[in-house]
Amino acid sequence: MTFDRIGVVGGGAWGTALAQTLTLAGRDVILWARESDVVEDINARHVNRTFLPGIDLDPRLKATHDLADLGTADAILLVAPAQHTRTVSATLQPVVSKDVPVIVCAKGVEQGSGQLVAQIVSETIPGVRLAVLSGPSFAADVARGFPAALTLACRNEALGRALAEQLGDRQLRLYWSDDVVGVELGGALKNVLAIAAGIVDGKGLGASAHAALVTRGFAEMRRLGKALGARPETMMGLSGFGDLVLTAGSPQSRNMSLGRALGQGETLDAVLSKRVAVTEGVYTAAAVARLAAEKRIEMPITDAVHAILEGRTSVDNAIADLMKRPFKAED
Ligand SMILES: NC(=O)c1ccc[n+]([C@@H]2O[C@H](COP(=O)([O-])OP(=O)(O)OC[C@H]3O[C@@H](n4cnc5c(N)ncnc54)[C@H](O)[C@@H]3O)[C@@H](O)[C@H]2O)c1
Ligand SMILES: O=P(O)(O)OC[C@H](O)CO
Repeated sequence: MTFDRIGVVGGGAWGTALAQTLTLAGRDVILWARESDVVEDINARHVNRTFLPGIDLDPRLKATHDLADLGTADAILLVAPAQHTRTVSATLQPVVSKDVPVIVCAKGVEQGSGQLVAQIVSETIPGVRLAVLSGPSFAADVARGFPAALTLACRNEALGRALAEQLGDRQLRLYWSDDVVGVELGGALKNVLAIAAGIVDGKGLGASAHAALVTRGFAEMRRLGKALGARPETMMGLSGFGDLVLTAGSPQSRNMSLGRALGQGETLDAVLSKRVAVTEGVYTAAAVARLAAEKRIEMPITDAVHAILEGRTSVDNAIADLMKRPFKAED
């Protein structure tokens, strides 16, 4: 198994950063972008001013508007946002030959179905060889060549190991795992909790409240993970705890910064109207709150974020409601 030619589906910040890293590592990379101006920007000017401004891209990186151009790839990275994965993946299906692995890089839960992205892809591309790449990684950091460590999960351990060894390099250290659900779930859930952490920050509630929020948020991640079959050590690893620490701890996160703005009194519509970037936690919150209710898993912070985003409660009331819950044994 060799993965020399890589197709990347999605010309947002993360797709572009991964494409850049793989190009610099010597891979032959072709990136599909939905927006023709992004394709032109990458091919003619070697930048992606829309989604990854301020970063020079390697001139060897080529972009296309035609998914069929990815037909000769040895592996495909799927980096469309979670709510658009079903459509993009269905369009990709005729292009993916049966041995070519598809590596899911998005982090989210689909609102309509409550499914994680890998589940959507296995439905839309039957028989696909699936892997998931997730962990603490801001696109701009990775595109600049700063060190990062992620987890690549695949049920076929030999394939997962081969992908990790060949797609990783000295800037991007990849660990492998066979816990696909666990790796995906951590990346999806932490986005919702990062919104909560941002709210705490925006309200100026202090570092103690922030630490309490992140710790109890992590308890929610572990609880839902257990119910869905994720391994506890996966939730403790890069794609779970690691990504929660990064995303809830830095306003560089779109989710954290959205929460911060809400905490400072901005409305959701006002925040979203100012950005082109996707804020996955906004959409995942509803899906996770519903899933938790169905499975009777207690996720009060996630529920509070969902209620705030839907306008069913105010930030102040949500905080008061969380704090007046009955005392209980720590779990
Ligand atoms: N940016 C990061 O630092 C980062 C890091 C790790 C993972 N991710 C994940 O990668 C995924 C993609 O995020 P991103 O940061 O690359 O995106 P982005 O916010 O930079 O850009 C938005 C993306 O959404 C796409 N898009 C918008 N409307 C669409 C539609 N109708 N159909 C299909 N695609 C549409 C755009 O083409 C663009 O690729 C998300 O799930 C995100 O959580 C992002
Ligand atoms: O900017 P965010 O909040 O979408 O987070 C980006 C990555 O998922 C961090 O690992």
